[in-house]
Amino acid sequence: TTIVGLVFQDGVILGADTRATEGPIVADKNCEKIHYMAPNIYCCGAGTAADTEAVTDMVSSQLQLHRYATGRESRVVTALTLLKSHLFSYQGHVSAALVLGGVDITGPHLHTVYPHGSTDTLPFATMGSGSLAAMAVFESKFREGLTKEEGIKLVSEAICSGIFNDLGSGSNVDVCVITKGHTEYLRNHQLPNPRTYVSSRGYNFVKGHTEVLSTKITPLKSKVEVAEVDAM
Ligand SMILES: C#CCCCC(=O)N[C@@H](Cc1ccccc1)C(=O)N[C@@H](CC(C)C)B(O)O
Repeated sequence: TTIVGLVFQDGVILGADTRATEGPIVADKNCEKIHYMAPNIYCCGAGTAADTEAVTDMVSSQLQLHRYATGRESRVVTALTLLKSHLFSYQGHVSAALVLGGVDITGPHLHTVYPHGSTDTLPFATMGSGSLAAMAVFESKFREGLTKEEGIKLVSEAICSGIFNDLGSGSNVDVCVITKGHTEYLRNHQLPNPRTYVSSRGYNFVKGHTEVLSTKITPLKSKVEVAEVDAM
């Protein structure tokens, strides 16, 4: 997995590849790794698929109940605290490595959460087996105050770095743009690895595709000629 996040001038942008593996096997070529937590909060997950799915679903439900109780928008720090305390209590046995991002009344927030429950607050972050490939892109190209278009482009480039350089990552690019009052989930924002098909009639090269260097045509033997040869 390659999952990333960055803070840009209007909020937070998250990104993820779409490959799920089982050892050397690609178990899912187009899975979703950016999870809904709240209308203004999303979370990317790397590690054991079942664990990332279960822990984000659980905290998403807890945030919904908390919104009913308070009548207020969820805060990113609330999601962060619920996630880290759960993971810490399981001493790293829940293999969920997360990039949590969102915008609330206190502004934009981006965090990483590790399986053991430690967390970091950062302007840009990467996690998963492709995180080093992605971080190379951020360390060389990130700057504060990126526009939405620049941010989406940089997130896509970082995810593509993982897709093309890490075998644990592949297929497509999912992106999620979170701003104050508006969230855009761009499922399959980029499809850089389309499946190509050989037509059912086999290869069909266009005329002239292969240069003819020389031609040798030997005429068919006439019946008389064949009779003479047989008589020899
Ligand atoms: C679908 C399906 C089966 C998924 C199995 C499954 O969790 N694969 C894991 C790798 C792994 C981990 C622990 C045990 C075995 C295999 C995986 O692909 N993780 C990616 C993220 C998740 C959310 C898709 B990524 O971190 O590479």
